[in-house]
Amino acid sequence: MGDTLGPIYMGLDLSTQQLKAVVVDEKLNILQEENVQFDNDLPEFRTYGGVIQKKELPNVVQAPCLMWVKALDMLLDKLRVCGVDFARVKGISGCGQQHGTVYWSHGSGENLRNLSPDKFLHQQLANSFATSMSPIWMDSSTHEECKIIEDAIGGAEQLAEITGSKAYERFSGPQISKIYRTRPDVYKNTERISLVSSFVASLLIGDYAPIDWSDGSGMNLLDIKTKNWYENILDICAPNLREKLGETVSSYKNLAPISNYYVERFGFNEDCKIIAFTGDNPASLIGMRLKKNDLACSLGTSDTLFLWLDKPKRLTEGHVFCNPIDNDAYMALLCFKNGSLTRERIRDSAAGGSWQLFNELLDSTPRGNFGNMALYFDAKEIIPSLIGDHRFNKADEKISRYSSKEVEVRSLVEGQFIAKRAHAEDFGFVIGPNSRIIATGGASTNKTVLQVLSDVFNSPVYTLEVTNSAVLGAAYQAKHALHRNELTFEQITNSIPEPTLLCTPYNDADSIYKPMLERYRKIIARLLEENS
Ligand SMILES: O=C(CO)[C@@H](O)[C@H](O)CF
Repeated sequence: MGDTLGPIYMGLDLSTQQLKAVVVDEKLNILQEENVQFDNDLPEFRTYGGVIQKKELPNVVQAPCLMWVKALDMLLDKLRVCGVDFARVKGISGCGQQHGTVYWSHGSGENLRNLSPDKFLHQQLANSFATSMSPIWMDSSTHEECKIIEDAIGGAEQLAEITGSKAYERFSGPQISKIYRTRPDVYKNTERISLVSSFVASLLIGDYAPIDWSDGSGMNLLDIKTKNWYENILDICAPNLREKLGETVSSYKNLAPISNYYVERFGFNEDCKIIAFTGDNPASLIGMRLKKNDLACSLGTSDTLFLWLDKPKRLTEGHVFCNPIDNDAYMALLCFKNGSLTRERIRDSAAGGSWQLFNELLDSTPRGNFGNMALYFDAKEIIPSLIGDHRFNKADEKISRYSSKEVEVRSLVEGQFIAKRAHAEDFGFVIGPNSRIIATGGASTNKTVLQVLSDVFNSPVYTLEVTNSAVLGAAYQAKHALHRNELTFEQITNSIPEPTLLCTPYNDADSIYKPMLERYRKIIARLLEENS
């Protein structure tokens, strides 16, 4: 697509497995995309799926924050090699995996403000972290901290009313509280705490960047109505926490010009503006330009469902976040930890690692899978809080294995989507004649899998031109933030193609899957009882 050589915008996404960049022109057409895959491109950090998890502590999941710094060094060099003219970049925004926290050590602010352009970032920031390992969203080791917070604030419902969620183990507040309680020296040596999103923004502005309202909603610390930290909860988690977090900003706040480090080292224009970074799921909402009757289904390392809310609502499970493009609106989100890595495990065990064979096996079994249904939780799932493989036959008797690979594959895919529909309906998503499911994320390129999604939800499934709506949303946010005074978000993004209809449900879908939804609810209740 012809480039008009006008201003360009950049989006960054620091996700679980990689750091991605996209460059778009004035009309938001994609000009370049690049990424750094942590496992393959930075093997010295010895991550698997971008994380470090030890067998003896399966609930503790972390990532080396210096790996993320080095990934930015590498990504900018890759973009320079593929010909991006950094001098044309008018604005950069970005996003990151939600809930993860970075602990900057004392003096790092000064270090950030004085970066030397003739050295790599990672060389200059190697000693800038009070702990080299950042807890991330896959961690589930803060059960005790969650209980302390909920008990102290008046219960799960009260916490959800204030912060948009009951206490969740992966959320930043419980994680910070765990650091304070179990590693007081680290907390004492911490000058600033960033989210993954504001951490990347800090690297780009050459100072500590504020946390935005949308990603900040995933911390159990922010009052989502006042958009301010909730002092009582800060005090419950750790002392002097407000000063370590800094103040919060709107998700489209123009933070500052890019640090001189990038002007000197990469040739960025000194007027290039850095816009607040946000969470990957809020950025996906931007990238998908979600409409009122849409349900977004992001099929990535985590699978998430999210939708636009005009006002907050109380949820027993799931989350309400501040909206990233409308300060008066909100978004609802459900997160399922066992997403692509679990699909890949069953692909490897049942289809020899081949997606083509996986799809053939899936296609060779009928909707409803002869009554078989299963749940596969490699890591402790968020909703429901269970771990392990749970296979059931048509009589709802638990069995250890299925007789055929075809049944195993379909039971994985149907089970993942039946769980999603059950919990989506529990949080108030109403499937109606105008419902659309907009699929994004790596698995949204697999039409065979999306057909099952369409059947289980009895709704049409649409996909976007590109699978990574988060990094695109970040690029859209960069332009939106700089032009919102003269143009609405819709006007700014109206040149982008509408989502494409990919799958529609079979006529018998609801008659097959509604009974399976009821079975799912009964099975979950039984499993939770057995595991309580
Ligand atoms: O925990 C999550 C959302 O609440 C995940 O979707 C992470 O953001 C994935 F990076």
